[in-house]
Amino acid sequence: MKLNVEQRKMVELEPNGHMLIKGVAGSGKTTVAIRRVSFLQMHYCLEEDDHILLVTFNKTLLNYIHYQYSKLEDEEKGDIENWLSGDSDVVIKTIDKLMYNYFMSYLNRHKLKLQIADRPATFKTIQQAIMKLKEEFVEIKLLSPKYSRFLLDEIAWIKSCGIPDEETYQQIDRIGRSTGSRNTPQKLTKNSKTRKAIYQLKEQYDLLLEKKGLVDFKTMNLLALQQAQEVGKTKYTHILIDESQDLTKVQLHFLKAIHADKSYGSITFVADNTQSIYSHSWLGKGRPYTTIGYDMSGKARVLTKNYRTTTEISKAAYGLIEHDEEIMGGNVDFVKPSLIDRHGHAPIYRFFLNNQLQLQFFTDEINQLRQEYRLEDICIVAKEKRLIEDIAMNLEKEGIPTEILHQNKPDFGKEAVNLVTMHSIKGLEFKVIFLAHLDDGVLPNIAQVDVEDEETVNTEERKLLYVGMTRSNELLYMSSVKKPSKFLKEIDPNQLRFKRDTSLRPFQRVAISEYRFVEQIIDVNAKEEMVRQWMIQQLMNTFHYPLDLIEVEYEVQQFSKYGYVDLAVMIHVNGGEKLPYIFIETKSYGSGIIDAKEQVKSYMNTSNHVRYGVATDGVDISIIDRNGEEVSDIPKCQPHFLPETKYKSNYKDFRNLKEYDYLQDKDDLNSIEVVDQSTGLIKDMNNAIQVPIVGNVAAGIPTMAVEDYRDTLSIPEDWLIQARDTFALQVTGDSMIDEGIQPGDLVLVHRQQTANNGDIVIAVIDEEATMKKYTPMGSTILLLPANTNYEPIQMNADDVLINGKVIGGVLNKGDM
Ligand SMILES: Nc1ncnc2c1ncn2[C@@H]1O[C@H](COP(=O)(O)OP(=O)(O)OP(=O)(O)O)[C@@H](O)[C@H]1O
Repeated sequence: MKLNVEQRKMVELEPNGHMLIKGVAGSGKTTVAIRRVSFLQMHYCLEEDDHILLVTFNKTLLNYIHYQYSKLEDEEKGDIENWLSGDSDVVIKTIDKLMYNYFMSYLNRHKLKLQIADRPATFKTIQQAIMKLKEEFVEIKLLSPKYSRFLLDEIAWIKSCGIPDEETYQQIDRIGRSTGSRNTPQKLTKNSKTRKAIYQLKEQYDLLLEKKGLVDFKTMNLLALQQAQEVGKTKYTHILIDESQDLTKVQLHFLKAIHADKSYGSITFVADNTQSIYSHSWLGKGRPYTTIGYDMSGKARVLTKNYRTTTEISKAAYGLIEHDEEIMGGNVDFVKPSLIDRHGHAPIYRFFLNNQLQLQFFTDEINQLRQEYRLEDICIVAKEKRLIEDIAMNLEKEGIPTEILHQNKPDFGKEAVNLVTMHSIKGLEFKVIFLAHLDDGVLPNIAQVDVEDEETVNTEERKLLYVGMTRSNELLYMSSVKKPSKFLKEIDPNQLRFKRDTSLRPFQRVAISEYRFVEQIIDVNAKEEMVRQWMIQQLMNTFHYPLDLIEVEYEVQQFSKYGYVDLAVMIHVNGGEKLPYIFIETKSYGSGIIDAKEQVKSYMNTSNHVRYGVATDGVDISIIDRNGEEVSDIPKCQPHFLPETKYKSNYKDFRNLKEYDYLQDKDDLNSIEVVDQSTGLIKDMNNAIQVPIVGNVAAGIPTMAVEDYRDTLSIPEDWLIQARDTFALQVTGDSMIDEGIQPGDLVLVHRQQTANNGDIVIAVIDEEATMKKYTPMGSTILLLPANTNYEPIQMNADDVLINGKVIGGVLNKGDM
């Protein structure tokens, strides 16, 4: 893989304090960071104590980096191999692991024995703390065990931001807690008794934990920071922070504290705020770098090309971002993506009425995909762990091996379908991604709304879906069960497909005001009408059938009974007769298609013309051909399905013996299209000549100057010898029918007095013109008809006047 110019520049930039690499998903930020580690190691580790640190946010990503680079070609590996194996001055760690080590040193230094509290212990302790403070803050309703989750989260936030005292907490802008919506207990107004109560609760809770020999995770972070600030153990000359938008303020300060301040040292932030999915993150919320002590003016570099996903997937994913007010409102540093010209299948969206159907879909689809992809190229992603565990269990039952990518050493290379949560897939990529359970209630998760402001939850969860979508290299499936996530509505349905290898878009409700054929529909409010109207819209917009070719309640006769097909697509056969081509049976949404399939088959049997049958309930679809075989798509409308708007004749060029289709628009006979019959190529008509139609063959061509003829024939210039001397005559007799020249045809005649053997000529005998083949025989001339009913005419050469040579003819003009 060759880095692009921008990427290479970033890799090889002379280190100069701090810098920011920002870019869209898949633009190579992590790739650049890894290569930059090698560059810095080679050129800017000058002293014994120079070390480089590459920090990642989660462990899956860390292991993924190892896996990706184990796959590199030998010459690409270079020294990356060395530092990945831990055998150098480069340390590559997750932020948690790194801080945990400092926390342990802190405990040693202070001879303390503290353990990290698990979730049940934190809940129990917060409830005890609430009880202790309740009397002091009777009027604060928030101080109740039922808001434990909310309170714990607020305390965690206070610690994540490193807020040192109550006074600071009273003053601080609380992003994400501004509106106090639906289930949020109340607004956390500045300088309020509520904030006072919360802060005191935090102190009480920490005290109680300490008494139990415990600290929570965020206190562990604070102690690690303290250790880093107080004891200058190992310092890193260069620090590169991947996904830095997800780090808390305390984590960022910690990294600052372990950064060695050397003239050739550097700290590189790698970030994409559109992928900020943690509510306690600091920079991801749009806060400036100056809040952590870095001025980024002139220090930011941007990567805009998404190398990972196809244009089709990228476009659908950006649709989500465009609905994010926080990002679009300019509060968040957003990089506008540019698309690379790599195309593939549009994302597929499926809706399922129950979980079982979704599981069945995964099994069927993966079994199909197995023919093209290795199982390890496929990854199923869902918001929650329990959901991926359920899917994994089911796939195993169906004989498909799975690997849940846990934080602990996931095995990326195993011949198995990967499963991972949405948060953990950050930074990873797979050829095929299934985003499962994009359900209302799961994404966004309503339960979370009581700890966060609703808009904050929305924006975070929308980004989560964005992150998930941008993980796919080639194929992206999205599915929901029972009720779709509201975010799916933000994706333009034209960017999605109903299933693989089809142009059909997923079901969408059509507004009743846009219903078609209302005068023929008995009940516009009937449930099944929704599906029929969606199908009509699809036939018109996606498959390009004009409304004229669509019929509802198409009557068919089955023995003595009549049946009515919900939808029939008609086509004009050979431009003429209108016959049914596709029959469609629509059922009410989600009601199943078994009956509809049978029905459509039996209707198809009533007509020899129908080629395709479709049965759909908007959730499932079956498309069959005449033989009852399933096909993947509805055929698109073809030009020859439409009524004929042109007269079609044959043009025979007698000089070159070539034949052409000669098409005249019925409304404008001089609007001509000419197609070479041997090559199928359309002839350029830019230099067409208007040849006058001067009369009929019996009259011959006038010897006088010809002017102002009303009717003309458009003829390409290169078919003529000389435009000035060319005329068209209508054929009157049938003496040349064996040459394909019929009465009524038009022949093109070049005015000349001589002819060669075999030429078809207009010869004048006794002032009457006739069209024959010219054959000179000594002093006589034989004029040969091309019709066995007529005798050749033998004349003295002197008695025959050649009027002109037939150079071509517009033949079989039919009903002109
Ligand atoms: N110049 C390039 N040419 C071809 N492929 C590239 C190039 N740069 C990066 N890629 C590929 O694009 C994909 C995304 O790269 P990478 O994971 O580094 O992006 P990222 O910006 O860190 O993405 P994200 O923020 O979404 O995790 C990888 O498969 C990588 O190999």
